[in-house]
Amino acid sequence: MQVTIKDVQKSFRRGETTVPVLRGLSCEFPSGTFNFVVGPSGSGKSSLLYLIGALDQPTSGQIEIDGRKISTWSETEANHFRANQVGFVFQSFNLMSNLSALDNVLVPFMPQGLTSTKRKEAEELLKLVGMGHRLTHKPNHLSGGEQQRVAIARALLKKPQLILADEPTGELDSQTGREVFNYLRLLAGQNQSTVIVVTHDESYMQPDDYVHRISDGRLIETTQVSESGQC
Ligand SMILES: Nc1ncnc2c1ncn2[C@@H]1O[C@H](COP(=O)(O)OP(=O)(O)OP(=O)(O)O)[C@@H](O)[C@H]1O
Repeated sequence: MQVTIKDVQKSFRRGETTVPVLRGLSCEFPSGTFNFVVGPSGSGKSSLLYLIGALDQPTSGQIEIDGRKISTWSETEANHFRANQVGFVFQSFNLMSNLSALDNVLVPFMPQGLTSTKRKEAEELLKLVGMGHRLTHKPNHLSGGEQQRVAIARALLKKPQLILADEPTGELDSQTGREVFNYLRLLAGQNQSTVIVVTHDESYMQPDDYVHRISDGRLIETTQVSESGQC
């Protein structure tokens, strides 16, 4: 899934004033690539992710998914996109405390009724992220890294063509963070998903990843990580 951002502006109202956050940002996320969005705090990274996920709308400019403008979608199309094509992985894992790890992964599929195939797939995904021995544990009996792995499995069960991750390792130590990224890459690779990660930590980057630097709501540069790990 290809994501194209064209001259996007986004402002928020704060009391009487309008605060510009994205100021004419243009950017390209090619299909099947692993992308990082980096930049100073407050530069608009999370706001950009919300717009790409059709969770919010730009003040002006266009966001295109596979060449189709989000702004022209009906509410039904936007809902379908969010529910079936995007996997959201955010810093707060948003797990339901009264449900087991397995049921948390299955939550997005509960409205349409669970099939035994889906249950099996959810189990397989949890095994793949090293959580096969924790299927029946509730979130408060899991570590932060384990909870994030459940959140990744939940996001990936629908085999999303697009994965949006906002500081997915923000609350994890570096070793656990590395494992979380390994699983994210493994699962994204299986579906050839386009991945867009907002992070402050550049140590998770690998050769061929794209790095988009934004500052003051604009794209400063896009680079590709070289074999030696340099941007
Ligand atoms: N819903 C909102 N209403 C008002 N202001 C908002 C809203 N969402 C974001 N902002 C403001 O927009 C600016 C950019 O926020 P954003 O979270 O996109 O930045 P960021 O680059 O992700 O920052 P950080 O790295 O600290 O998470 C901030 O000043 C924030 O307060």
